[in-house]
Amino acid sequence: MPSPASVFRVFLTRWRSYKYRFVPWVALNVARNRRTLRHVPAGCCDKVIADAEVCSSLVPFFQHLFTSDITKQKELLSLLPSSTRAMYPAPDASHQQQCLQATLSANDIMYKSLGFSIDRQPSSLNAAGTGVFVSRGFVPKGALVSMYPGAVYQNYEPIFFQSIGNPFIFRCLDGILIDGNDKGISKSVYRSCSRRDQLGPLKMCDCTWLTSIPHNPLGVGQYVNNCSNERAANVCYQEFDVPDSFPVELRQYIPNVRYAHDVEGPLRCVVLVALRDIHCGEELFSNYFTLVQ
Ligand SMILES: C[S@@+](CC[C@H](N)C(=O)[O-])C[C@H]1O[C@@H](n2cnc3c(N)ncnc32)[C@H](O)[C@@H]1O
Repeated sequence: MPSPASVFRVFLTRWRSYKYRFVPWVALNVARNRRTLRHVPAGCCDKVIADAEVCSSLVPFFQHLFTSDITKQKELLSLLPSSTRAMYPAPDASHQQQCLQATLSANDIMYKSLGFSIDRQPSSLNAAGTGVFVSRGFVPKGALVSMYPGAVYQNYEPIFFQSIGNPFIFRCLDGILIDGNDKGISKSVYRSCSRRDQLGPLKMCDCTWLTSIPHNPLGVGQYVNNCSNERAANVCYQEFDVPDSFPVELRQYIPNVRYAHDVEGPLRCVVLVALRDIHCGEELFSNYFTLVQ
């Protein structure tokens, strides 16, 4: 019969090994969803697709968003090197072209560019609030399907007040936290950090995920619900550090900002990747439980 002290030690070791994605939810529900636990070997980077693939999905899609908004990007374009300007149509394109662009919503552009679009709708699960659905097209296995927006905190930065009653705090495998709450103090913090980092017309992140019509429609990953024993995960989270080479004019579509301005190194993002083909009308389910062994 093991002693209470050894039982406690085992419990403590296992608890510390949880790289819990959403703290309050995991604490309450881990026992009920034991079969859905995701096991990751210690030190493993837990990536389903390579960072280069993430970039090669994001960059052309963001270029489409940028091109469709080219008349509003005139001032920014004028500051860019001529080699970058040459990649986009002139802002004074014909009236006909501008009218065509104005009628396409960001979701239409997503559908044209990626072959699917996603939307927030009431979840198909009882009492699970809002969820994210494939609203048009088809998501092939391995495709980048969404992004987890929010302010990025290093594990030593203060997040106590933002975290009270907040189910949107995502924990990366290395302890970095992303606050994807679009309300209250979290919203104010995000807006204030984004204004701090803006250089004239050059925006370093997207703020519109805080509204009901995001400019980058991928930025709704914080609303993806957890899988269960009955509903298997069809997407998974993956950390992505934005490389220095990422085009500066496209940073305005990244739905993440650093909480502290003086943190060195690349900006942390989290993307959601399809684990299987996902069809139109299906709800996205991720796995909030990751056990690092
Ligand atoms: C990151 S949020 C997801 C968005 C949430 N559905 C909403 O409408 O705000 C996490 C919260 O969603 C709810 N949730 C997520 N998965 C669920 C599930 N499988 N069943 C019931 N509620 C769920 C829980 O309230 C959890 O704290």
